[in-house]
Amino acid sequence: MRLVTSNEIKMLDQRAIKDFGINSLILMERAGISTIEVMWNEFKNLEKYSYAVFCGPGNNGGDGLVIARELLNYTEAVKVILMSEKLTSEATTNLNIFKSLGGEVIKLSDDNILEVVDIIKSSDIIIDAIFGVGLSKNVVGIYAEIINFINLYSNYTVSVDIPSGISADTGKILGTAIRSDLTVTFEFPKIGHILFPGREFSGKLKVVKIGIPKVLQDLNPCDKILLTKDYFNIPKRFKESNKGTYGKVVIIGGSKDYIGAPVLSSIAAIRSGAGKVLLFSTEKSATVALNHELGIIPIAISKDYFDKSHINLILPYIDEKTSVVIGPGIGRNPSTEEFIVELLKSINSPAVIDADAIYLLRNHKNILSEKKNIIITPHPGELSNFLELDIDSVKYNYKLVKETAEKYNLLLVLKDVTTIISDGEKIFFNVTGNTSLSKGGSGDILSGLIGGFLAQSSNVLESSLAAVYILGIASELYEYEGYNLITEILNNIPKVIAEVKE
Ligand SMILES: NC(=O)C1=CN([C@@H]2O[C@H](COP(=O)(O)OP(=O)(O)OC[C@H]3O[C@@H](n4cnc5c(N)ncnc54)[C@H](O)[C@@H]3O)[C@@H](O)[C@H]2O)[C@@H](O)CC1
Ligand SMILES: Nc1ncnc2c1ncn2[C@@H]1O[C@H](COP(=O)(O)OP(=O)(O)O)[C@@H](O)[C@H]1O
Ligand SMILES: [K+]
Repeated sequence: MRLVTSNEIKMLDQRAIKDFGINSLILMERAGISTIEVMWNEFKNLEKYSYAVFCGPGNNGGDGLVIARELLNYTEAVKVILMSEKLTSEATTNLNIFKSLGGEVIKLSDDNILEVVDIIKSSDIIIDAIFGVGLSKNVVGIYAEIINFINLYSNYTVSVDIPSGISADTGKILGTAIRSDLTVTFEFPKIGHILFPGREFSGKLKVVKIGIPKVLQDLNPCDKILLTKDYFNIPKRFKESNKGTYGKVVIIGGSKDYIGAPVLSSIAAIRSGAGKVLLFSTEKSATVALNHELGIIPIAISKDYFDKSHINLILPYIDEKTSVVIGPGIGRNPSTEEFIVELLKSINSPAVIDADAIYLLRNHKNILSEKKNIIITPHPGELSNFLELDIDSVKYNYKLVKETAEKYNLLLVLKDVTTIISDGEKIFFNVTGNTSLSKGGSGDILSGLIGGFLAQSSNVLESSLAAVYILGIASELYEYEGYNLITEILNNIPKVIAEVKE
């Protein structure tokens, strides 16, 4: 599903109005009525509850007034709290209708704020129509006070379009923001619903159509996408086939201190359906690998770290079709930097660069740029180090992910709770997964899974999308969130693949 920024949705709204004469009152009507429909589906008997509808100065407030008017058809227990003297003309029209129906309007001021707090406490449902995608600066003053009181005392909060105070473009809190139970957004989810903290503040998210013509949507270039299984294919299985049909993965990792990481990657590669998995690692890792899965072919180095002398050992096993995963547990020994640089220069195969291999390549970005089919899979700390930027300017920075992918000719996977993936053209946002992945080893599984799909398809984008999405669902299948062994997530992968293939 497409994701939009505030400018993109405003442009679509404006063109619907200007190019097709769809009056903005019509859009507002649909926004309000669709919100009521979602509420009806959630709560059923809307007549049973009392409501306080907080309306801000823009068209988000106008949506709130449509909602308030429609609620009068269920109950008289509806109060509108007007937060601004100034309203848009569409909001004024709807305010007048509400008033003419006998609706109760309270104008918020410094003098009646305590009365309004009592209304918040005594209402069953608060409708947050304070700010939508038009929020342009930090929320301060009486707006901030009311938002904080709603967060303190509301029994249940429904946000119209986006929780007020959340930036639609970044998901960040502008001063303060509403913590919603339910958010009803129009036409497309906004970036702010998908990135934290906005993702959490939105509560349950529902997307409804309000009639933006499809021709307009198609005209608009769409580069931001919420990842679903529609965006990738799992490599096929053929009746008449053998291990050669499903490709070869070469995993290079492990060092004195990290034994398990490359083993997890290797097992994940086998779980992805790959035909053959070779593991180049230390002797300890090789032994551990065989203790866990006899199908892995380990080739051990006799040292604690990789160095240049190992290149000739590995090269004969790699051709242009081999999928190479470099980095899980490889460590930061200076000799390893030279090894990775030389190895990359000598091969033409698709490669996944993970963990400390990303660190060691930070001064060799030109090598990555010159190669085709390179995937790097940093978490925010690793990307911050790679780009020499502080972590706050890297985290959830989807523009930076796209720019970096384009600049260095990479497929970049920025791992986080919302993972961001870009090939330099499109930006995918993944929201599968939970805290069962917040433990050592999940990143290693991811790189092995990507490598495994890559061996079967050589499509860097689809392999990465599939792996990120599937690993997330595999964590969600675990019954006791967070108390899993990391190997239990590995064991869930086949079930998820089967479900995704359906
Ligand atoms: N015709 C349209 O464009 C449609 C708009 N719709 C609704 O309208 C919303 C967008 O409406 P608007 O563009 O009017 O914007 P908003 O209603 O989101 O808010 C903008 C208003 O808030 C003020 N403002 C912004 N930041 C502020 C701050 N920190 N403190 C105090 N005041 C602040 C602005 O000056 C402006 O008056 C959408 O989110 C959606 O809910 C829907 O009705 C669908 C159609
Ligand atoms: N709370 C969470 N929700 C969703 N995904 C998560 C969560 N915590 C971690 N992950 C995922 O787990 C993986 C962790 O990778 P990484 O930090 O490299 O782990 P490791 O150090 O174990 O290799 C990433 O794919 C990340 O997106
Ligand atoms: K809102």
